[in-house]
Amino acid sequence: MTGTTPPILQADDLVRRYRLRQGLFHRPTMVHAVNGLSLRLARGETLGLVGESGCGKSTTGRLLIGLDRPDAGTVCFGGKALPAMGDIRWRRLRMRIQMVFQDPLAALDPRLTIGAQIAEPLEIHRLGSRSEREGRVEALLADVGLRTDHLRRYPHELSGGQRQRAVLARALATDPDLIVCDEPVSALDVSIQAQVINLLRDLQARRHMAMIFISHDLRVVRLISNRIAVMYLGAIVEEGASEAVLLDPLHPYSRALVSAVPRPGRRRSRTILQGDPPDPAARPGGCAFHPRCPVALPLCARFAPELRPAPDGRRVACHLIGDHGGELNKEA
Ligand SMILES: Nc1ncnc2c1ncn2[C@@H]1O[C@H](COP(=O)(O)OP(=O)(O)OP(=O)(O)O)[C@@H](O)[C@H]1O
Repeated sequence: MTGTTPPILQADDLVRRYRLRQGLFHRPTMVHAVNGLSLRLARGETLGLVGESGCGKSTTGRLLIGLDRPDAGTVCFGGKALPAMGDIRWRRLRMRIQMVFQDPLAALDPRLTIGAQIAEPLEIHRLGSRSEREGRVEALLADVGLRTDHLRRYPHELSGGQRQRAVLARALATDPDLIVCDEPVSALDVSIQAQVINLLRDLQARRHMAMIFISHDLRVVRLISNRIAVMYLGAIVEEGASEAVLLDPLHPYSRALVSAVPRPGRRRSRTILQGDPPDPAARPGGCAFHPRCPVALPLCARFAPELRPAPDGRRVACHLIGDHGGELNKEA
């Protein structure tokens, strides 16, 4: 991201907690789904959001587009605070921000044809005349690699990959500036995943959209992201250019995640994380990762590290990574 261009999306110190009641006779507990998260996204940039299940990726996605409200912190889109959902200004903004979810079948209406569903956002926002809308729907269909005869089909008549292409066409109908994709290919066959990722990358570049790409799969995120943010228990622990984060991760958690990805022809020792998987309802004090960290120091249990500048323009939240390139003990 260039320093001078204002970000299309900016989030500062986002916090989202949920009250969770686990039984009639239990006190409700607080789930800290997002805990002090800040990020910037430039126009035309793709940021991959990765981390284990439950670390707050989807909650972050919903906060960033206004589908959920933070308990604290702010989200600005195009330099202006994101209005509350239901507000007339939010409805207008929805033209410029779209979200694509994991399950295309759930996202599509089983009673409407694919053509009617792609045309829907154009009708809601009254874009173009009837014939212009028809032309636009056909162009969108071609953009996502579907045929004209798909227009008259119903969602159940399409394969999983074709349905996700139809969802994408609908999301692109209003020419959004930002698209948030939450595990968009996780439900698809591996062979289809690569096709849909290539399509997304191509569309994103041609339309110069900004994109947040949420996934637990680093191999998929790598194919599409300019930058990667690694989340642990509701916060970003490392963020930087994709290649830097994936080839030389600095945070001990990123190192463990990256080491778990099998790489053909490359021998790399795998870091096995100790301790229990993270529980957002029982967040440890100090650095949230310290109970599982192979290089934790006594201070890590007492003080939470801030996300600070690190080598290669990265930001890392670890006491062992210094401001001026101090590095983690690689022997660990
Ligand atoms: N509406 C909700 N009510 C209560 N708890 C919630 C709600 N939404 C999310 N959570 C909790 O917040 C935490 C973060 O959830 P979130 O879905 O954002 O994580 P995630 O990283 O996207 O996980 P996954 O990859 O499994 O989807 C989890 O513990 C989840 O159970």
